[in-house]
Amino acid sequence: MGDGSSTRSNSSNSSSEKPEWLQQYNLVGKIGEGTYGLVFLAKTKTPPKRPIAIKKFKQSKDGDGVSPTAIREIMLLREISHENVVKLVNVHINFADMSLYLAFDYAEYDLYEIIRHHRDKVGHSINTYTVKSLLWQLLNGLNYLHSNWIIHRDLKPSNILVMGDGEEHGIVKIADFGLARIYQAPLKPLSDNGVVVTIWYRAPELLLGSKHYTSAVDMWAVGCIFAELLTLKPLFQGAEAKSSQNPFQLDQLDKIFKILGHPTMDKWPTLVNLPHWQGDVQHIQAHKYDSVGLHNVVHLNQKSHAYDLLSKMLEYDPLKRITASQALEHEYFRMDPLPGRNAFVATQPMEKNVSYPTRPVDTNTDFEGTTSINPPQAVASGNVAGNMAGAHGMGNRSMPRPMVAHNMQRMQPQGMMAYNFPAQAGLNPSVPLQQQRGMAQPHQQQQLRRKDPGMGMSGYAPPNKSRRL
Ligand SMILES: Nc1ncnc2c1ncn2[C@@H]1O[C@H](COP(=O)(O)OP(=O)(O)OP(=O)(O)O)[C@@H](O)[C@H]1O
Repeated sequence: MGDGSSTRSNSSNSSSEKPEWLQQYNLVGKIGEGTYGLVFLAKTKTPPKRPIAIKKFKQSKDGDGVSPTAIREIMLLREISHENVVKLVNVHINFADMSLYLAFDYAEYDLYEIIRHHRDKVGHSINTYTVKSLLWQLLNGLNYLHSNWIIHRDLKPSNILVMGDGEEHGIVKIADFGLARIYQAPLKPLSDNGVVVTIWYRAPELLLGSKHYTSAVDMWAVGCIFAELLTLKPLFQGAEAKSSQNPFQLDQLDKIFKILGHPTMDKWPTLVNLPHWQGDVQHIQAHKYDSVGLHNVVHLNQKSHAYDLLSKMLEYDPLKRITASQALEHEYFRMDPLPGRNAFVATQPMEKNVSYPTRPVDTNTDFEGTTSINPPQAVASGNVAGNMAGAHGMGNRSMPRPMVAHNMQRMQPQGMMAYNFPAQAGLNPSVPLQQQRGMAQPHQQQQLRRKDPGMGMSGYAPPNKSRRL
């Protein structure tokens, strides 16, 4: 670990053998399952034994595996370096079965769990300082990605990680950036693992059939996440249509229009060019929606800075939607409480600090996802069962996420104290965040653009085959 180099397995390796590259880790267990594979917690064997999240991508059913283009792009992702973007520390491609392992710095929390904890356990909203700090850092990381011509395309609460105890406590890390393009997500899950791809954070232009991704799709998702941080409920909770290859997500659009009102040519002149706007006259064009009003749903005063920022993120016309860089300059972030580097530690005496539960670890699953690596162990605390019950109730993160409660264990907090993260160009806690921006290094942007023009936004449309919108 540490050299960040990718490794190639011997072609003689069978898919069931543990690749040599993985032998530098002690596997702790499975921490999650997404659309494209499993996520494991491991620790480096050599001191300082730091935690690593290893994401194993499943082989697709049609066997198209990892293409050379995907591999090239993953290599580029290794060059991404920003405090608010999770660090990809290693890549392993097992050429025997074209399975892919990506090793990332481990983050103890994510927004999905933080929101769920407040909703189900804490019983009160997330304090303003924490919401503002989480949002500011999310925008800061996104601004960096966008200035490096990377569009995330699958932003949602479970992809927004927050660091646990240690030097980076309370720092937001955007995860899964760039992977959406490689795997055509959120359009084409690679296997039937029972996990549903969420459409709740999907921008209206995509729902209406736009083939072009711009960074504005990420800003729509940030707006949805901001609203969810405020209310603890997903803002537009549509039911996904799955019947055909390219389903028209009418229910999701319906949920959006009911809150924001019917989009008009006035507000969004290029609307008429979108395929589903043209194609579905009956439901989309002709139906007239009376807007409930966003302010009523998120319980914000229409004159507040928070409302102003949120409504600019949820602007229908992608060309008018606020950018990450503009959002960082918004008045909302200049008003007390100012955002901070540690989103969990409130500076105001009135704001309560909340302890969030650490990630449950399924110690009964190995890298293959099936074999027992440890004898099943008793649940350490009642919290775990409670936590898992909540997980089942909610389904997979954004939707169903099955895990077996009796095999789940929690990392001990003292274990987490031992983490020794490498120094990064970080924020100075004593300097207001607004003065610490500009971490997107121009020379690095140039490098990325030079190396792969495909990273440019214009070339950032997903491949055309087998897309599901
Ligand atoms: N670097 C990391 N550190 C800690 N946990 C992580 C890390 N990366 C991902 N996770 C967690 O692993 C779980 C599964 O992640 P994954 O990205 O595979 O799925 P997802 O985002 O929930 O869904 P989808 O696959 O549809 O995007 C999530 O709980 C996520 O927060």
